[in-house]
Amino acid sequence: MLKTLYDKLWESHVVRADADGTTVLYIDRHLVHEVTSPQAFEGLREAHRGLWRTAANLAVADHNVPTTDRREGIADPTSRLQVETLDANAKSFGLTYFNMNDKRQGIVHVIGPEQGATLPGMTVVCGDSHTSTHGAFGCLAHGIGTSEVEHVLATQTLLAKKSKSMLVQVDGALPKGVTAKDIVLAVIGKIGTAGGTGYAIEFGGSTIRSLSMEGRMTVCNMAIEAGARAGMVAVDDTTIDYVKGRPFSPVGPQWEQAVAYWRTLHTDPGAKFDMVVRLDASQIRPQVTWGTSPEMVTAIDGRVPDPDQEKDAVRRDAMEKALTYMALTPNTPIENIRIDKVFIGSCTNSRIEDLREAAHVVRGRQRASNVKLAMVVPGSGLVKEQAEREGLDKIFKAAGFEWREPGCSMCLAMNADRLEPGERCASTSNRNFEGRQGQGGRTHLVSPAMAAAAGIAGHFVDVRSL
Ligand SMILES: CC(C)[C@H](C(=O)O)[C@@H](O)C(=O)O
Ligand code: SF4
Repeated sequence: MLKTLYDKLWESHVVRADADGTTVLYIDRHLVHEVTSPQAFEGLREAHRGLWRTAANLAVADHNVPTTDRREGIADPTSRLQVETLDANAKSFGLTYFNMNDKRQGIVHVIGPEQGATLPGMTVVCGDSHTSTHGAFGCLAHGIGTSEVEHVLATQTLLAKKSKSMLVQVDGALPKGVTAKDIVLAVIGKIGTAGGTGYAIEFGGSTIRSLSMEGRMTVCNMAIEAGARAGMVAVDDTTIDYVKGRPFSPVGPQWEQAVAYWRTLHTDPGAKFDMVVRLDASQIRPQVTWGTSPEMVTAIDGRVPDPDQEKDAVRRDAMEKALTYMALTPNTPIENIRIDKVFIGSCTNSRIEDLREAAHVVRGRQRASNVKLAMVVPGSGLVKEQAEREGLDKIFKAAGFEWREPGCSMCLAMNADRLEPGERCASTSNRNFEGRQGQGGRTHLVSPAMAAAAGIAGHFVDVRSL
């Protein structure tokens, strides 16, 4: 029988399946962060249970860590408690842990792949919705809740039901200045934030094949914003080249064996999906969200939509509400929207390629005077180090951009980095709902190049014209 990549990943991890489809799935890798793990460890302690397979876990503090000088520790008591609790749990349960001052620390979805802890063919889970990122490696990867975190810690398995399968096929050459972020925003603009509900999405087609691993991770990262639980990309040479030589990657004869298996991790030609969506890459332009959901998106040469033109009453109400919150007037050209802050970072866009793209735009230019703060937050200590080796930090600083320590930062404002009420931000993150980057803050999701360009111009600008 012809199989999709999703079928192959699923079937190879079934421990037991009941008639109603409820399945016990084996989990190969469990990533842990400070926000969703405390009650899980507490539950284990109360039940006097240990970890089923300690080496399958990798923990890191990312959401609550400061992005400024860490020598003083964490000032905010809530954040400090969260991180100290993970410090203590990692120690008492014996997990591999990158603490706040470890050079390998960073956003969980950046460090997993970077360390080779995420490998093709794995099931990867984490108490975090953006675990879909890891599907870029030909993995079955998705977020789980805190009670499931406890279940995985204790049993190395998860109760799950198989989703339907969707192929998002993107073909053609990407125009200059158009990136993986624009692809995924365009996909969400097309199918909506509920378009992927109930599906596991495989991204395929010549455009996806030509993306780097960084680009593929950006696309899979936002599969969850399209409503899908998981996103994935088939394994090819790009995947294998990326994982080779990473600290957790296999070596010697095991590497050869692994590669031979990984090469089978693609959808068989002719296998059927429950749904197929096609996009022509040559038609995608740099994207900017204008509303409070990632599907409220248009191209840089577009305008803020007019709710009066919307026939569907529910959609019209949502648009009106979003435009009020965003303080935007219908029909305003996107290029006329002025911004107060720039955030380049998050598990969507904080990898080396993202920083290179942003640095390329700001090189030799200056932050606009109306932009109060433009911050660059590398996804990990190792990304930061690499960027510094390439002199990217100097380019950013010379342009008036701040160069910070790694973490989630202003993606969700659990640390000190946030928008003040009414501030408007060009952000490379993945969520733009009300208050996401700080109470009353207004978020526009864009690619790293577009965020950098907005920081220079003071308003959104077509990066293709620079
Ligand atoms: C804190 C965590 C549970 C959350 C998630 O699951 O996605 C966060 O990472 C986010 O992006 O909102
Ligand atoms: S960077 Fe943002 S989206 Fe990613 S895990 Fe952190 S808070 Fe969630």
